[in-house]
Order: sequence, then structure tokens, then C-alpha cells
Amino acid sequence: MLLDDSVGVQSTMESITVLDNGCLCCTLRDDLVAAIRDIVRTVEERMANGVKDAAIDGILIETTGMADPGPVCKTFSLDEVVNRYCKIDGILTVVDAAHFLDQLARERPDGAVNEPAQQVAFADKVLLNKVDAVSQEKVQETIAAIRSVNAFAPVVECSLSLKPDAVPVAELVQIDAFDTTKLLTAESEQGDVDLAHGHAHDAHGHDHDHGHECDDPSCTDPSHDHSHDASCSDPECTDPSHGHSHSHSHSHHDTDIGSMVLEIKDRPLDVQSFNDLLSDLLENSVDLYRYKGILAFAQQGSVVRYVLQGVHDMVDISFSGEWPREKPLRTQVVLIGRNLDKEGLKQRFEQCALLPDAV
Ligand SMILES: Nc1nc2c(ncn2[C@@H]2O[C@H](COP(=O)(O)OP(=O)(O)OP(=O)(O)O)[C@@H](O)[C@H]2O)c(=O)[nH]1
Repeated sequence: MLLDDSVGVQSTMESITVLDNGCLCCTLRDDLVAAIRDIVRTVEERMANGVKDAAIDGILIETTGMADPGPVCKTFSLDEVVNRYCKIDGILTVVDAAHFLDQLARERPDGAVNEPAQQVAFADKVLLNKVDAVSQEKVQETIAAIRSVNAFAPVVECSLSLKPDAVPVAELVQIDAFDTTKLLTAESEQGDVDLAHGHAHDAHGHDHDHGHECDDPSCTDPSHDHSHDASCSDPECTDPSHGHSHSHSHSHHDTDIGSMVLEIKDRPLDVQSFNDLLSDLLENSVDLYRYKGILAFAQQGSVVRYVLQGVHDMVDISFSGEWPREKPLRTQVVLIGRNLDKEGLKQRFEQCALLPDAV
């Protein structure tokens, strides 16, 4: 939907063009392309006619609850005009606190994608709506289920019909989740960004991305999500604020969709080995939903930094200069997808690392 009322609301009919190789994640949404090209044309005409404030702030695309966000994202890189004028800001997923757990657990035919899990997996931010209509226990169980699918996206609890202003538009836009340079800007401002455990504060300052294991022993902020649902492996942990309901929720809400982080400290990666690993991962890119990372590569006697971003087989790897001397070496890659062989991937990734004195 357009944010600018005067341009009018666009609607699209669903129609999918499957490219020749038949790969599901290569479908191009031509209806979406047409709608966005229309919007671009309208804005350009208005600008050419000197209409005041002709530019628009953004376009919100609302998919159905069954939609696969992958082809929608791919549309933005595959169409030349769309690619020139638009960039994806971020993927927001609204989770219905009253029904999500039931939908997640619904019986599906073998091999069928669990759509609610898939939509959570793609999310850069999750709005957990209708929290007024359910118990706190159910809210916590739902957050645990969300975390078991996507351990990284911040979860904002809300009641959109009762308190719509509690989630201002500013919180829904300018996420810049697909902007590779944003990761590095944040890194230079905050010292060091931990993709797996960034204390990323949102517009309100109440939303902390503790999606991954929160292992900061000094962190006592109750507003932080210490549910540790994805992988709380500390058997000694007795902190009640850590919400150890995860052991219960694992058994009920596990889907074949999940997330993980690959990390190597103090050693650079061998470019070829990492490329081989990435190629193998991309062979099954239909099941690889989102991935991003900051990579330290050994190259011609020095260590260089690359930033990785991807959706399915749509990969963006950007060079970003020499690894800054003052920063310890750390490569991190976040992966979100279906049937991730977590142990196998960790072993392969470890084999990409060179010895510390290899450079
Ligand atoms: N209790 C409660 N009910 C809500 C809240 N937000 C929406 N609802 C109710 O949920 C129902 C669906 O709301 P919609 O906003 O139309 O949800 P939707 O997902 O956009 O619906 P469709 O796009 O038609 O699938 C309505 O009856 C709303 O009143 C909320 O924060 N709390």
C-alpha cells in the first residue's frame, strides 16, 4: 500500500511466472513488478509536473498469510526498473498471539512448507499482535516458538487494534535490513556488532535483540528477552527471568525451519573453501531463506573484509576493504532456513578457517 494517499492504493492479482529452470525460488512476481512500475511512473509524472512533495516515503507490500516472501524479495533484484528505484527495507511479520501456536502445529502433508514458520523465518522484525487477548504464559510460549524458528529478529509485543500508536510507523520502516553497509556502519559506531547477539535497541529502546543465546551474565534488564528458547544449554542457570519454558516448548513447536550462527574468531577464512561451502549451500537455495554475515578472508598476505547478504539464491557479497587493525578477527554468518544440517555446517565452516599465522 502506498503511504501517500494522493497517489492511490495499488492492488495486485497474484500471478507467478516460473522461470525455465523451474526452481521455486526463481519465480518472478510480474504482477508486483507491474504495480511497482506504475507507482514509479506516477511519482515521476508528479515530479515532472512540479507537484509539491511528490516523492513517496515507501511502499508497504502486504502479502497473504500463506505467501512465500522469497519470490517477493527476488522481484526487487530481478527487475531492472524496480531494482533501480527501490530497495527492500525489511520484512515485517505480524504474528497473531491467539492463533500462531495452533497454526504452527497444524498437520501438514509430508514435505509441505510450514507457512507461519516460513514467514517468521524471513522476518527482520516480528510484531506479536493481540497480546491483550491471551495470557502472559501464552505470550511467552509464542515468543519461544518464534525464537525456535528465527532466533535473531526482534519481537515487538503489541495490540494493534487497541493501541495502534504504540507501534509508530518509524518502527516499521528504515530497518535497512538488506543494506550491507548498515552492518558496518553499526559496527563502526558501536565498536563491534554481534550478528547473533546484537543489543539492537529499537525506536522505543525496549526491544532488544537477544534472540540468540544471551550469555551476558551481567545483563539484568528485565525488558531483555532472556527466554533462551533457541538454545539455552546452561544446566546451571537458575535465573527465573530466563524463562526456561523452552524445554517444554521445544517438543511442541519444533518445525524443520530454524536459524543458526557460524562463527570463527582470530582466524581468517580461506576464500576458496568458503566459496565451496556457499556453493553447496546454494544448491539447495530453495530451503535457504535468509543469510547475512561479516567475513574475514585471507587475501594476498592480508586480511580483507566482505559483507554477505542473501535470500535464496540471490547473493550479495561486497568488498569492504582491509580488516581494521584495531578489531579482533571475527567471522559471523547467520543462516535461517529449512532442514539446516547445523552440526555438518559447523564442521564444514571450521574447515574454512586458516591457521592464525597463515597471513
Ligand atoms: N484482541 C485484539 N484483537 C485484534 C487486535 N488486532 C486485530 N484484532 C482483531 O482481529 C481481527 C482481524 O483483524 P485484521 O486487522 O483485519 O487482521 P488481518 O490479519 O489484517 O486480517 P486479514 O488480512 O483479513 O486476514 C479483527 O476482528 C480485529 O478486531 C488486537 O490487538 N487485539
